Amino acid sequence: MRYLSRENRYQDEKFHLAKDTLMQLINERAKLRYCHEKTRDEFEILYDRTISHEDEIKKVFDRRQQLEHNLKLKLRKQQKEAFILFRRKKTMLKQSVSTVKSKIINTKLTQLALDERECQELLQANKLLLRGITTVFERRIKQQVWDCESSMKHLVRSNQSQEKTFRMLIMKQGLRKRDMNNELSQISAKRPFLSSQKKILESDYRSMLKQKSNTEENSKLITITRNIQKSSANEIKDNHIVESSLQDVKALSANHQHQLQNKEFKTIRLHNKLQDLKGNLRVYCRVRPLATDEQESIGLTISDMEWSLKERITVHKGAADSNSNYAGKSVVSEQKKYTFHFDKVFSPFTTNTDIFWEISQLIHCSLEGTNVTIFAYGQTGSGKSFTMSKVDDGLISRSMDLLFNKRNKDIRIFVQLIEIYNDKLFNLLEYKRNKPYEIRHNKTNRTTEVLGMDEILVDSQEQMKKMLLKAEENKRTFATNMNERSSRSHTVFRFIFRSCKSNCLISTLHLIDLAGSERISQSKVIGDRLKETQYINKSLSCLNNVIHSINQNYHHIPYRNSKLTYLLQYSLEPTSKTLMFVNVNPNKLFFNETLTSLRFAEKVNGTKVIYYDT
Ligand SMILES: Nc1ncnc2c1ncn2[C@@H]1O[C@H](COP(=O)(O)OP(=O)(O)OP(=O)(O)O)[C@@H](O)[C@H]1O
Repeated sequence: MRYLSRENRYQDEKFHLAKDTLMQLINERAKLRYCHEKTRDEFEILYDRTISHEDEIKKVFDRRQQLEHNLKLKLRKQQKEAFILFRRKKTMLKQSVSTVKSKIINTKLTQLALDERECQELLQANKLLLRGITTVFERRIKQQVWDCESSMKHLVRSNQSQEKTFRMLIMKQGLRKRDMNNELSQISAKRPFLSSQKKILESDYRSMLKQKSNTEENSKLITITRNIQKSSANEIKDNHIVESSLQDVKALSANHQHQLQNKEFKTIRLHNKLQDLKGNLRVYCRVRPLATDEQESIGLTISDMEWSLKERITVHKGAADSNSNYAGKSVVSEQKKYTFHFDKVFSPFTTNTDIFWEISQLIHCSLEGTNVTIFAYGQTGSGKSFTMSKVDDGLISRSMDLLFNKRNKDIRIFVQLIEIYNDKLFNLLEYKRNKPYEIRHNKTNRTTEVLGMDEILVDSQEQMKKMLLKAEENKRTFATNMNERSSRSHTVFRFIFRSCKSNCLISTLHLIDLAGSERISQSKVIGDRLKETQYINKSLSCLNNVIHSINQNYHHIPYRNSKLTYLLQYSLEPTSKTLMFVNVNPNKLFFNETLTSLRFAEKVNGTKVIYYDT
């Protein structure tokens, strides 16, 4: 029983436990159902909301489409309007362009008409100027011709008797030659006839030979032909005589030519004597023409000096007078005039050929054993390189041609092309420029040597031209305010003439293109260019001092102060000949520089060279 009651209790407990869990489960189920219902409500609300949103989206989409459509319509309308506007503006522009064009054409036409009138006036003025210049030139030429004639008269008189005999001889020879020519022409006219006859007779002779045995007459004919043959042989002999006499005439004319050449040499010697009388240091002045972009010229007057071998140049700052410029008339001006005297003054119309004609005798002298130096001095841009180094007709290239054409075959020509840059010597024929050279003088022989620099033997003009071009390439030039291609160094073309047999020195010819002097304030150079300019100005002032010291008969001449003067030391001696070109720029802007150059040049012109054993 006990066991049953225990079992019942146990079953009760179990029942109660199950009942509790069941209750819990029912509660949970109720909770879940509540949750389910709640979520279902929420879902329905959400669903309704989504549907309403979708409707809204649809509406918005429809509105957007509507808007897009409207915008497209608007755009098309605006495009149409813009196109119409564009077309209207285009036609308007076209109209305005054509009116502007016609306006421009009209103004240009009026400008052209004005220009034409100006040109005509200029032409007229130029014609007048030209006429004035030609008359003055004609007068000068006439004067020069008259001078030449009077100086030549003496020569002519002394040669007249000789000329007469020569003329007589030439006349006789001419007559003889004419007679002989006549004879020769007659004989040569007869010659074909005779030779044809000879041929005929020969053929006859051959045919007669066949008949010889038959007829006596044939033998007679043969003798006749023989006689004819003999006479033709005699005529041929005569021909030979005429030819030999013609050769005599030729020899005689060659002799006359030789005599003429001797006379030419005599004239050259006389010219040299005349030049010697003028002094061994001569100064020529050359005025370059005004460039097209340069506006105002200084006043210039060039004239001969009566009773003197010198010529005169007068300059003043006033504007150029179109009627009197270069023409030898005085320029009416309030401003001060400066007059300088030189051995020769070349006007802007002078060409390099005219100038070379004047100096060619000096080049001859150098070939005959005199040391000659020709240099160009002047302000930057005044035409020194144009005068000296112009490739086709500069004095250097012309001199080279003359040296090669006129040199004696016993003379060998050596060349050194030296550049003096910042007071140092360089070889223009060497590409590397890092090696400056030194100068050595031989006091006994009074010769100058550039130590270590090769003397190059030249034996053709082509070789020389190539060297010149190379030097031109290696030369230091830069564009400055004053000159597009300004030389920044002095260039010395040194020709050394030696004898072929003994190799001993005959003479030296220096052709020098000096660098131009310039005012630093005007050229406004800086840096390296400034340094170069300072060196250039210093060496030119050294040259100035040397000339001044010679002029004043000072015992000490400061040759050593610059490489340029040291190199030229023996070129300023009495046994040498020196020619200086002072180049002048007629631009009014550089009037003061022009005056300085002319003053220096006149000082040189007055220099009497006295020999000192330094
Ligand atoms: N006689 C002349 N006829 C025509 N043009 C000339 C004459 N002389 C010089 N010129 C011109 O003037 C300019 C300057 O000349 P050039 O270079 O010879 O001067 P420069 O004195 O050697 O100057 P720098 O000392 O600066 O080297 C060049 O354009 C040259 O062609």
